[in-house]
Amino acid sequence: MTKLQLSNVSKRFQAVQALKDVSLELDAGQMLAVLGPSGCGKTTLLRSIAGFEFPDAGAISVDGKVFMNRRTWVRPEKRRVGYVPQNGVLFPHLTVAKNIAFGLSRAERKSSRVSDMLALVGMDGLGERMPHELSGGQQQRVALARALAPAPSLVLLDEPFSALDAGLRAALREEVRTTLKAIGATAIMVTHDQEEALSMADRVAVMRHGCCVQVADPVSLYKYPADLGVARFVGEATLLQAPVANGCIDTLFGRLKVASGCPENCRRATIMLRPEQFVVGKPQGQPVSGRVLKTIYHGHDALIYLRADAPLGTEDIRVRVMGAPAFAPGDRVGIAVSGDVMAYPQPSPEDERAGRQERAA
Ligand SMILES: Nc1ncnc2c1ncn2[C@@H]1O[C@H](COP(=O)(O)OP(=O)(O)OP(=O)(O)O)[C@@H](O)[C@H]1O
Repeated sequence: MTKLQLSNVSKRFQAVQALKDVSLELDAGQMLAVLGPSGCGKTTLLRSIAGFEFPDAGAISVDGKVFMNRRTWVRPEKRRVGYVPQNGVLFPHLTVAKNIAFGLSRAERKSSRVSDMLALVGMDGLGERMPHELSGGQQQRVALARALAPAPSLVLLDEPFSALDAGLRAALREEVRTTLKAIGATAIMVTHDQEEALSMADRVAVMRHGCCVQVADPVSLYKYPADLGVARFVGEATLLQAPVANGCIDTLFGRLKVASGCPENCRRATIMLRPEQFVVGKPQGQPVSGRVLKTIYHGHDALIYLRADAPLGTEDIRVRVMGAPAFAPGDRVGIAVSGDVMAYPQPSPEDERAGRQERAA
């Protein structure tokens, strides 16, 4: 069932077009991550859904109930939307329990709701603490509990983990995801961290200059980005220039098939390869040979930077391998490619000029 529907929502602040014709749909119980660079309109989108911003145009409805359109405007407090602003922000003069009880009716305060919420976010017994007596992660959990306490129909989280260190961030991500799934909440989370978006969400919306440029499940978004900007934003990408003919490109790696949906024929195309698509081994018998420039170890995997001996019409190649890299800088290796590749027509100089003018506007 469609939970949230946005149609052509636009919002301008003086000269800045913060949202431009944003359309989105989200099913009940799903989590949508809104991903994009700073200033692309993520918070404005969330605030528009919560009712803290008044869009200039478009329509927003939840569970089929119109929140806003040309004729209707539902006040924020009537929307039953739980909002966790950036960095949580608790009321500093209230205990944890009173923070959580803040938006509840008198009857709800007398019920077990507050202690249920404390248990839900793993903070049993800490209701009488003051916010300054909590760690950053605990404060975020209380902010989440406060947003969930009135049983909202939709939960909005604005960069909920941005103030936390890497370890706590990873742990809390998992806890929040589990908590939201446990109560079947529909949620939207703003982030500018692609790993966070891909690992937590059922669907990801990528925004750029106020526009929603792609909405997809994490796997499709990573494998089949709508354009080169999205490709580079959601992960490492190696690019080559090559013509596409009959759905294939001929490269030093051999004949590669372009993914479905890409142009079958295109004289000037940019080909995008993910680090997982390269296979590195001994130089013998491989279509392309090269030299290891450097390796970056991430614990669970590693990135190897390679330079091919023959010019490939590309920058240095980045290859992802599981665990520690078996190669060191200076080693000679063979490089092959597996799987379909994405091909994007290169914009003509006129297209690029038009794009620049549109962004400036
Ligand atoms: N109240 C406001 N008045 C004027 N301009 C605003 C206002 N709120 C947002 N903007 C502008 O609208 C654009 C989108 O802002 P928004 O906060 O939605 O971006 P964001 O993607 O959430 O950024 P960040 O990741 O840095 O939080 C920015 O250019 C911002 O400066």
